[in-house]
Amino acid sequence: MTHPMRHHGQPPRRPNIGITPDWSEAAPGTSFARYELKVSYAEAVLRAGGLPFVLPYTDDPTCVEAYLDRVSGVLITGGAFDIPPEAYGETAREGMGAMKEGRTTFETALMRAALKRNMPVLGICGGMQLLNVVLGGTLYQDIGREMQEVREHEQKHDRTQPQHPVDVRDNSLLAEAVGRGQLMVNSTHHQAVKKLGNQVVSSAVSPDGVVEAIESTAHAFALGVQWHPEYMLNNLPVHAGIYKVFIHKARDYRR
Ligand SMILES: N[C@@H](CCC(=O)NCCCC(=O)O)C(=O)O
Repeated sequence: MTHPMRHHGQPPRRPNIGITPDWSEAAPGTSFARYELKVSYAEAVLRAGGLPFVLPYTDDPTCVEAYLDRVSGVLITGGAFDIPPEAYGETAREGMGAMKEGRTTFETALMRAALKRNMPVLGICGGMQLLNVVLGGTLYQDIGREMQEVREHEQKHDRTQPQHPVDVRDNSLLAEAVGRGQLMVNSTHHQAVKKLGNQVVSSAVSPDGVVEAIESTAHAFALGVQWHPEYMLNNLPVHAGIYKVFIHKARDYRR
């Protein structure tokens, strides 16, 4: 249920937010591939004051631009897949997972075009990893094999509950959104940021050294978080701040 905005007089304008869906191939015996979007993403945008629009994939650059002419922010969602390592100059090593190359191709084009417009971009989980790659960074293809003494980052318990703390960097966009200090987050990933992209800074790190949030210093709002704040809005409402700042920046983008 979308909570009505509490306001006096005219409610704040809801900026249009483009959201990338996941994609699933046709189930055996059927002919129909599917787009899928977890309700949590759309609900988080609505509760933060935005207007969510799902963006079907396209390989036509004019359609990507037409999408961006109609939104004021882009939410790149996560999913159970990995970015092709060739996108960051590597070849697949043991531990690399399944890929969804059509999705990554579309999300890469959309993100690049949005960043070129300095439009607000929020990347969630795999979307954060894509933001780092698009900005010239790399990934650990499997943190269990490639990082020392890394903890469990694919939690087995309910994803609406946290898994581990992160330390939020002072004077960061993330600190503006959720406050300074330590934050408990959920965790559903086996990859992580390795080399930060160009003009990208880490804005949160877990105790075992995994980069848990990044932001671009070259854009008005380009933030990525490795966790899923939208899953925890009811249990840990502090996470709503991430979507609220995103929507605020999107509202400012198209004044
Ligand atoms: N390549 C990434 C994918 C991380 C991610 O987006 N996980 C989400 C899991 C499914 C979901 O809840 O949407 C990795 O590091 O695993």
